[in-house]
Amino acid sequence: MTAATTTQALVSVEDISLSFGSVRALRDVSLTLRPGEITALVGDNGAGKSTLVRCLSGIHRPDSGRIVFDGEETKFSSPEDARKAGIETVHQNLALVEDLTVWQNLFLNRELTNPLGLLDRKAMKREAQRMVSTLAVNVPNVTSTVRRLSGGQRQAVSICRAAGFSSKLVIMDEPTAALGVQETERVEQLILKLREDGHAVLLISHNFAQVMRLSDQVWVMRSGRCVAGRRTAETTGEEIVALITGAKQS
Ligand SMILES: Nc1ncnc2c1ncn2[C@@H]1O[C@H](COP(=O)(O)OP(=O)(O)OP(=O)(O)O)[C@@H](O)[C@H]1O
Repeated sequence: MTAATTTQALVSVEDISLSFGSVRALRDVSLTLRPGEITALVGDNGAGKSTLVRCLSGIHRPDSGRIVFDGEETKFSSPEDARKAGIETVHQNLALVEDLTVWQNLFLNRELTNPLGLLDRKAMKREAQRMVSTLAVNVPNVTSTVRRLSGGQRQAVSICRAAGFSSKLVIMDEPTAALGVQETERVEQLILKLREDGHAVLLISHNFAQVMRLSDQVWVMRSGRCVAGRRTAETTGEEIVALITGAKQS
């Protein structure tokens, strides 16, 4: 089981296991993620993908094994800890506040204050504009409320939020599942931009064409195990499907 290159890993998951009562959601899972690469995580429903992501993002602690992030073993006890270390997650159910503006959402829970301790709205708006321009995000104005944005624009804001604030790993759980063709294309461009900017991206997707189009490596999960890893250029959609179902052993 390999998906090797010479670039040093940003994340090494080493033999982690996690059970919920009698359900063994993760069994001795090991994999690596590299900076400047898009890694796809694939597997059938219930294979353990979300549980693994929740371990990376500080929601769950594995029962055994360890996760090394940026050279240090993680001891996250909350998503806030993971975020501080540089791990951001873009959730499937777009975690934005509808009634707030784009800039308020970008700075939610990390508001900038001036030397007097007051909210520095000007600085936040300016910085939000910079973040949006850097990623070439297609939103009309950072002062628009999120309620007025399309699904694709909302996802773009979520990605922008995750890419900012010096994050090193951006985890995306089905980022285009709810989007139309054109919006999907735009969001895929953003994901490629994250790679270009040196982020490690972990992409959970049931869309094999998307996985083959975007990823540099693919890890396959089945029944709580990570059963195979492949460089995307050296595999096919058919092989990945066979590994997912178990028709092919790694
Ligand atoms: N909090 C929990 N409590 C109990 N069981 C859980 C919990 N979270 C996940 N599980 C179980 O762990 C297993 C792995 O689930 P997980 O959600 O990680 O799979 P998945 O690969 O993300 O699936 P999907 O593609 O459907 O999202 C499943 O059997 C699931 O029912």
